[in-house]
Parts: sequence; structure tokens; C-alpha cells
Amino acid sequence: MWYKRSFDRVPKGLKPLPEPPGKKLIIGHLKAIGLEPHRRFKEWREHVGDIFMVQMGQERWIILNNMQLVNDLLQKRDWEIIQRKRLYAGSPNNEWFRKITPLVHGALNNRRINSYTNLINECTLELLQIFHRDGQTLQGLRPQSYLSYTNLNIMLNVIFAIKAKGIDDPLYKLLIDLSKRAFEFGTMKHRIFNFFPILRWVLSRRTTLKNAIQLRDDWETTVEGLLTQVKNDRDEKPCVARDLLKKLQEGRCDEFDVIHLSIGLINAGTETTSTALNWVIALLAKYPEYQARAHEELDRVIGKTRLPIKEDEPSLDFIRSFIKESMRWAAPLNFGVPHYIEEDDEYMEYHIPKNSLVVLANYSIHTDETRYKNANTFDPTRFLGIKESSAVLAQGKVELRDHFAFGAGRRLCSGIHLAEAELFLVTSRILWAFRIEPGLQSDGVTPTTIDLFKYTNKFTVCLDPYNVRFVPRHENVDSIIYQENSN
Ligand code: HEM
Repeated sequence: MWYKRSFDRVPKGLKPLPEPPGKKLIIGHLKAIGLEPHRRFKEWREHVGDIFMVQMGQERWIILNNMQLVNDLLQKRDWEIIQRKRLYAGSPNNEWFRKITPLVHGALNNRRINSYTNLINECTLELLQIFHRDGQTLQGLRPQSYLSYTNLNIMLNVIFAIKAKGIDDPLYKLLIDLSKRAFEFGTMKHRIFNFFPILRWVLSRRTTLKNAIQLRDDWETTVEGLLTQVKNDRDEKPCVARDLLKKLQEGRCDEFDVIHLSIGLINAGTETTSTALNWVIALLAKYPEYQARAHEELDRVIGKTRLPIKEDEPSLDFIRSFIKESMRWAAPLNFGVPHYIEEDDEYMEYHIPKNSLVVLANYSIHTDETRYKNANTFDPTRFLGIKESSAVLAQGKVELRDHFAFGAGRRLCSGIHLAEAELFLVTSRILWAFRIEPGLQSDGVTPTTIDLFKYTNKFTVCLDPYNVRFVPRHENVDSIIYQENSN
């Protein structure tokens, strides 16, 4: 009784946040939320309004379903509401976080990322060669693992100036395994311990704790090894870890910070970007008419004698718009990374209770008809003529933002510049070289189906595996993608 009352207490003059139907004793909305929470949030929004509270066992989630709320509660309010609790991508807004943030932003700002574009180009070229070699068969290939490899290599290059030597490289395999194990801790299976803290003491606590400690130790050992390579690199190639090691020498951080920041960046940047690219490839294969339009743009602006580079981005309006639309229509994270409120607050006469998670409901916002006309339709012309990057738009007026896939407010994705550079370079270069077609069935004639509505909600929204063929578009493809490598 006391427990229930402490949840319900609302200060005089304020009203409680609305709650959707289906709440049960002890489990709250856990059952009602179903297997597709993002769709359920949208459904509930129609009944109870744009802001509501969901009870997940003992955890409270405040769901923000429109961009004005995101603006008012995540962008305009001060630090208190933008803290997180026990979550993967970030720490609470504590002293450590405030010390580290300038280092992260310094290492990943737009100017710094521009200096890494040659590295991204190199990794992308290797991807084109793989697709050229293995992607032309009738059944084609599943792009996800190759995109993960390229993306992890970009992260390794940018963070440690180190490169894996192919999909069978033990370093690549080790890092993919570590990332997968880390993401496991973000799945519902493990969140159950947050919903019902008592379970920590009864169910598999020992195993979970042991696994978590083992994972931390494995990460630390691996990253310590990579940092030693950075320290011993006679060429002193520029990379994020080198920047951080300099700060270490200046006494602005310690060894622990460098190790854990590096681990955090690999985790935050790996699965997210490759998931986004996997959606882009599927959408291109699904809509040949839009692909043809991208090809026409590339032939007109770039021609057939060189690959696109970062500086071409402003002139490739359609491709830029396609990527933005893909991030809106199929955001890699349905709920971003939840924020956390530590003190009671109020908003529009509603009581916002402390100790709640604050969730940016990307799917509800991205399918809001008042903001995006024909919101359910994938329309890559939607953002034509919008020259600004998502990073620039995220700093401006909320109603002018393209999408919210990178979050909002002060805890906006720190890797946004790197992610956008990679999304553009990988997409435009693949399109320059290939026509992407669905792989063929065993009869060698019938195309396989790519179902854009079959996906798994893990930490990221992963499209079910599909096969595509990469068919070279013109006679210069071989010479350019192999010749550029030898330059
Ligand atoms: C398409 C790719 C990516 C997507 C969709 C994405 C999305 C996000 C989202 C939604 C958040 C939470 C924002 C919020 O709380 O409002 C986040 C945080 C973060 N991301 Fe990304 N991200 C991507 C790529 C990257 C990359 C490449 C890196 C690193 C190099 C990175 C590093 C981070 C970090 C460090 C945070 C935590 C920021 C903080 O807590 O202050 N992300 N990302």
C-alpha cells in the first residue's frame, strides 16, 4: 500500500500524467506493451494524448510522443532532466561525465571528423571490392556482416588508427563478440532486473554479475592492447585515442577514462551505423525507381571516372534526402537512449515524478502526420533542398529538424558527425559502383522478397536477413575501385 501511494502522490494543484489502459498490479504495463512497444505507444497516444506514463514493473517510463515535448522537456530544460540511469550509451550527468564531455566533443567534432574522411574512403573502397568479388552471384549476399565489418573498421581507424585485415581477422571477431555481449545487457531479458530489482537477488544474479564482470575485463584487456599499439606507433597517426592520451599527459583525465571512453565509443558507434546502412541498402533494393534517380544524379554530378568524396555531398541532393528519409522511416533506435529525471518537475500542469525514465518515442514522432505528410510512406524526395546536416538541424528549431534518430538536447549523439559522414560515403560510393538488386531464388530467375516489415527489436531495430546482388553499373567500376586502392 505504502509502495503504491508513494507512486501516486501528486502535489496539490497538479494532475498526474495520463496512463494508458491495461495496467496490472505489480507488472504494470509490461504485458499490455506487447512485442512492438513503438507501435503500442503510437496507438496509446491516440487514446491518452502526446505525453503519458507507463509502468514497467517498478520502473516508470514517461513517453514523449511529439516533437514539441522533446523540445520543451529534453532540449530546453537544464541538466536535471537529461540524466540517464544505468544505461549503455552514457553515464549520469555526474562529475566524471562533465569532465569527459569536452574531450569527447573535441575528439568527434566536425572539423576532426573531416580529417578522417580519407580513412573512411579507404574502408569504403574495401567494401566495394568485397561486393564486387562476392556480390555478383545470382543469389547475392547478405550485406549486414560486411557492413558491420566496414563500420567496425572505420571505428577502429578513427579511434585507434588500426585496421582489421578482413572479416576473419581475430581482432574483428573479438570486437564483434564483445559488442554483441555488451548489447545483450540492453535487451529486455536483462532490463527485467530493472523492472523488478528483487529478481537481482533471486534469479541468476550470480551468473549475470559474473558475465558482466567478465565482459568488462575482456573489454579492458582488449582496449589496453589497442592503446599500447597507439602509444608504440612510430608514425603517430592521428586518432581519437591519441587525442585522449594527450589529455592524459596534460592531467585532464586518467587511464581509466581513456580506456572506458574508447570502449563506450566503439559500442555506441558500431551496431547503430551498420544497422542504419543495412536499412539503406534494403530500401534501395526495394525501390529500383529511387535507385535509378540516385544513379542519374551521380552520373550527372560526379560522372563515371571517379568515386564520390565528402565534398560532393551538397551537390548530391537526392542521395542526401534519401539517407535522411531512411533515418526517419527506419530509425535504428526506436526509443533513442532513454533519459532520466532525478527531481520532481511539472509540465503543462502535469506532475513529472522524479526517478522516471524519459523516452523519446521516435516512431510516434516520425509518423506524426502533422509534421510529416503521408508519414507512413517512404518518400526519399521529402527532404530535397534541405542542405543542412542532421547535426546542424539538431541545434536549431525543433520544427525544422529532419528526424530525431540521433536523439535530442545536450545528450544528442556525440558521434553524429562521424555517423553522417559514413552514411553518406558508404551509400553514395555503393550507388556509384553498383545496381543493387534482390538476390535470386534457387531457380536463378525469381527474385527473393525483401520484407521491410520483418525486423527484430533488439537494442537496435534489425531488419531480418535479406539477400542482394551488387551488379557493376559501368565499365569503369573495376579499374576505379582497384586502381584507387593502389594510389
Ligand atoms: C546511425 C548511427 C547512429 C545513431 C542512429 C545514433 C543514435 C544515438 C542516440 C539516439 C543517442 C542518444 C541521444 C539522446 O540521448 O538523446 C546516441 C548517443 C551517443 N552516441 Fe550515437 N548514434 C549513431 C552513431 C554513433 C557513432 C558513430 C558514435 C561514436 C563515434 C556514437 C557515439 C555516441 C555517444 C558517445 C553517445 C552518448 C552521448 C551522451 O550520452 O551524451 N554514435 N546515439
